[in-house]
Amino acid sequence: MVSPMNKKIEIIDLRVAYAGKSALKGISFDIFENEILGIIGPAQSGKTTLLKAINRTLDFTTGAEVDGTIKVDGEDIATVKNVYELRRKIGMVAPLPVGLPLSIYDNVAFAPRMAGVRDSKKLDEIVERSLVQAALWDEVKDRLQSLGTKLSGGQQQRLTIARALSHEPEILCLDEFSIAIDPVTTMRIEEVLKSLRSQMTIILVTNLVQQAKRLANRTAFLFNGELVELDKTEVVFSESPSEQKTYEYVNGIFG
Ligand SMILES: Nc1ncnc2c1ncn2[C@@H]1O[C@H](COP(=O)(O)OP(=O)(O)OP(=O)(O)O)[C@@H](O)[C@H]1O
Repeated sequence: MVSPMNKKIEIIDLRVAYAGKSALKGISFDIFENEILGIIGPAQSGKTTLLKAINRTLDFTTGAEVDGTIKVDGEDIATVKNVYELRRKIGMVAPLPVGLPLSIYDNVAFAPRMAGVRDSKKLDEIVERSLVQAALWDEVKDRLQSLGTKLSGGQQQRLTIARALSHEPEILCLDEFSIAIDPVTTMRIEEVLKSLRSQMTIILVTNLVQQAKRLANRTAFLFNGELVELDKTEVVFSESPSEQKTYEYVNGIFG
């Protein structure tokens, strides 16, 4: 018997506007534990806004108004007692590497230290685990004290992923992670994501529709702030998805 999938995130009639201008127009769907959910859509369709709503970093955007409900593990994120704990549960990887001007080691140890981890053995373990998970350990293990910013672009992006993994997130959100890296590194990180799926829920925002096709269990197509279609990836990329617009977008007819 197939076991039912557990809902990790529930999004219910989510609306976001910036200074009165609508960016998400009432979208509803669930995200399940241990799936990779691909989110595709042309520029300005609301993909990044959705990620920012989920980890409540929209709180920092002046003029952003959020309506509707997002639940993580059944709890409404608008009323969680500890928003820092919510953000620790959710790792976020931005389009461009955002390393701190610190050593490789200190970049990865930054969040655990902020969370109060002081024991050096424990920190060593976290740094090694995170770098191994991000497929960077072998390349940097002999120079952990050198500056993170001296790494290549692809290595810096993997360092960003290691930082996101350092606080053992249950949800990993990636926003166009491969925008500034070469195809070989992109493939390498894609392998990393496949292996992480068994340990966490992954939300993959991507402009590369083929990347969603390669990695995602299900794919959501956002257009102009609306959820046009969400289905198993093989359906979204088939000859006959539910919506003609989906077919046109994934086949490059517009976008
Ligand atoms: N901080 C902001 N202030 C005002 N408007 C914003 C802000 N952030 C996003 N928007 C607007 O909200 C809409 C959705 O933007 P968003 O960045 O979520 O889309 P996206 O699908 O991630 O686009 P892209 O692929 O270009 O990153 C756009 O019209 C954008 O201009």
